[in-house]
Amino acid sequence: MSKSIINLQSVENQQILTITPPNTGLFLQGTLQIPGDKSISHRALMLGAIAEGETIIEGLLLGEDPRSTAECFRAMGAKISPLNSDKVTVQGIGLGKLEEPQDVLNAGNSGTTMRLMLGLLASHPDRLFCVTGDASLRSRPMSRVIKPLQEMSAQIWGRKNNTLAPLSVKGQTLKPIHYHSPIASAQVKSCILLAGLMTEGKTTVTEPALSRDHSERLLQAFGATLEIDSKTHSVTIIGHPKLTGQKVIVPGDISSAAFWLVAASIVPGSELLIENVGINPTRTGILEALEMMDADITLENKRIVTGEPVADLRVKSCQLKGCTIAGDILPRLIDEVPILAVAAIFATGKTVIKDAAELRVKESDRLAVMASELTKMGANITELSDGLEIIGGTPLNAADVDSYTDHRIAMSLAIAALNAKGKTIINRAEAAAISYPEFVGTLQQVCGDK
Ligand SMILES: O=C(O)C1=C[C@@H](OP(=O)(O)O)[C@@H](O)[C@H](O)C1
Ligand SMILES: C=C(OP(=O)(O)O)C(=O)O
Repeated sequence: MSKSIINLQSVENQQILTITPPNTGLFLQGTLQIPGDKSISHRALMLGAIAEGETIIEGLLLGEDPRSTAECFRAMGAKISPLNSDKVTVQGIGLGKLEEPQDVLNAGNSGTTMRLMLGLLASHPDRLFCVTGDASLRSRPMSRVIKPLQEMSAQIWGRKNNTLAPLSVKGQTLKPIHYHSPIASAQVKSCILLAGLMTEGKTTVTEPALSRDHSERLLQAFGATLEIDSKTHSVTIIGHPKLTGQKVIVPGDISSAAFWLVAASIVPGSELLIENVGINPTRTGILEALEMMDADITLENKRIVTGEPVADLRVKSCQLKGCTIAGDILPRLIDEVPILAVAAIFATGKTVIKDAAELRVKESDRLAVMASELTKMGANITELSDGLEIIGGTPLNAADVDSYTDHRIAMSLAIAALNAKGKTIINRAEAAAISYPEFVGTLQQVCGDK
């Protein structure tokens, strides 16, 4: 009887994922679907909640993070159908009509939920909101959104001198600003644009480089008027639009596809077809980086689905080569840095990832954690103050590693384990469900281990 390659074991509230590639070698093959885009899922739920009429969302990500968003907006009066099928309906309550919740709003592990929601809460006069999250989220910086909101006259209090959740927000009538953000962050940009919805006049955000533009696309689809200056990376929203419920079809998340793009590239003899992947240019840094590394990826069946470009991605294994990833590409592949580090281990030569200090304030310090866990597996990886340096070509050995409760770390380590000798143990693998509940099932499918 052949031994299984992938095993998932529950111990108390934690899951331990073990991966043991067979001595005879392993290859990945097949056609697969990936879950809905997390960023678009959050935004569709939020805009659906504050629009008038019904919003129908197809392909919604049924991960833990969008569940946190849905729970928060239900607590403020929106009627959202159960998140148990990928078609979800939202009965909007109308702009400015979020109700004061009876209890603390819990954003769970989701930075996007907390930061975007703050823009809406701060601009709802005469209500008090308390917002918290899990231990990871309570350690992530909130001043990046609190400061601009305070410039708009928002009243927000938080721990550590108004920088950390739990937060209290006393909703106010806000005044419009032009905010020059020091970081290229879609969460900062979107928070301010959402605050601008309820603010008389023009609210503008300028960012140093372009971050993902899903908010801009969906706000316009729901009826808001935006002025976009792509030369200066500035977006202006005009206050008090009429937002109307829409049908939103959410494409597959390229950040989830990234695990398979790298897995099939580095495991010899592999070929995968990943269907229905969102290829919004503000998200395709991963494709550009893998192209620089000589990956064999083709885009098939390109199309537009509710205002977002989509394609099927075919990827075949090949020898990758090292490269430098730095500058304006970073915001366009920010969540893919952990899996790119795995790709670099199997590339020839040196890969340098720079300008990625933001990784230190994600669900974990992703630079420190990837360096420590991949070092345990024998990788030649050095942590830089704002990135990673990886010398490829060192064979990996199995090790006992930890996700640090970070979904992207759990999944990146699982892909590294496919090319490691022996049995890799990934602790706290349940984190994957934040953005990719079906990850282990799909891993078994493409490895022929089901
Ligand atoms: O706006 C969004 O949906 C997101 C923006 C990014 O964060 P930053 O805005 O902090 O860069 C990204 O890391 C996160 O996974 C989702
Ligand atoms: C950083 C992430 O998400 P968030 O900021 O919403 O927690 C992520 O999904 O990698």
